[in-house]
Amino acid sequence: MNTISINGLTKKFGDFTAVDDVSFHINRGEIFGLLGPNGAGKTTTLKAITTLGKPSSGSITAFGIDVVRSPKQARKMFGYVPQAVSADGDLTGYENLLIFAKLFYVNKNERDKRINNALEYMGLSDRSHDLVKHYSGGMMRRLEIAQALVNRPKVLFLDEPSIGLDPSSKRQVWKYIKRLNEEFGMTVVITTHDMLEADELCHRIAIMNSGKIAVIDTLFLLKKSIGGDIISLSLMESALNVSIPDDLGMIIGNDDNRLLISTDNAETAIPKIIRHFEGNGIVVSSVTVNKQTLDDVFMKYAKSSLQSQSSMKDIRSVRRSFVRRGR
Ligand SMILES: Nc1ncnc2c1ncn2[C@@H]1O[C@H](COP(=O)(O)OP(=O)(O)OP(=O)(O)O)[C@@H](O)[C@H]1O
Repeated sequence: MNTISINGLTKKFGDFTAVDDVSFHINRGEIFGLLGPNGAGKTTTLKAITTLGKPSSGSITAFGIDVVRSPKQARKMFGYVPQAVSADGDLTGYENLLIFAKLFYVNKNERDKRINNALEYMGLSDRSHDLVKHYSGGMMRRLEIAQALVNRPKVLFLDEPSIGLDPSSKRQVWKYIKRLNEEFGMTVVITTHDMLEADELCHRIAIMNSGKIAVIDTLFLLKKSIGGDIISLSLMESALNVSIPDDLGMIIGNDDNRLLISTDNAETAIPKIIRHFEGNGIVVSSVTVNKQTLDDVFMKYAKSSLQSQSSMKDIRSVRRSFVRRGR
């Protein structure tokens, strides 16, 4: 079932069209990723959906509510974690959440319970009365997610959830995001430049480019769309005249005793292919696999140098965090 439907969304800044007639939907209970190079229109799209930016045209509905016409009602269902650090370093974790609880008009009698639940859920209870400027980057990110949870949102939006974090803090943040989705069935929408993050978290992704959606699908089908996995086999005899059943894949090259097979899923195909050759008295001496990655998908659809953009953004984000934390 659709949680959010976006139809013909367009956002112009003066003469410039940042988001150009975009239509897609987000399913209930999925983790949906918006990917794309810098300036593709991801944040602008996210801001329009979360009522933080008014569309120039188009419609957005969430659980049947018109987001553009009834932003207050829509906001009650959403939690939003922005890209830049938003927590106040000179307040404690608890105090930061209290501000959010007040902003979201959480009933006075409910506030303490909701704040403590959110802090506990994000693994921050034991540091809740420490000043946030003493938190690590990963803790700060988890606090910001906790802030968004005070609202008990149906949909959680995260703009680049793990940017600037070290690999182990990233994995921790991912673990909490997955738990929210799996334990509460919370719908999660993220924007990211991190292909590993998208691969790890997302059920479906949309790749944006120049304000348009270049492609949208499940990770599995997107990887399949660019050609699937390639299995390379070395045989103990000539590979020139061998064949395999169609359901195991397609032979795309043979060279003396080396065979190249294209298949949807190498992990499940390899044992069957080996059994097939063994059954025909052909010995397989080695197997290597070249799996299609989300990077390959991104490069095909976004046609952009991901590496350089992502490192530039990391530098910007770390600099922002330092300024914000006053170190
Ligand atoms: N308030 C604004 N005024 C003018 N132009 C804007 C404004 N906000 C965004 N833009 C432009 O709209 C385009 C899309 O920006 P947006 O931030 O949505 O891209 P993005 O895909 O989120 O990029 P990034 O990955 O760098 O965050 C960019 O060219 C940006 O410069």
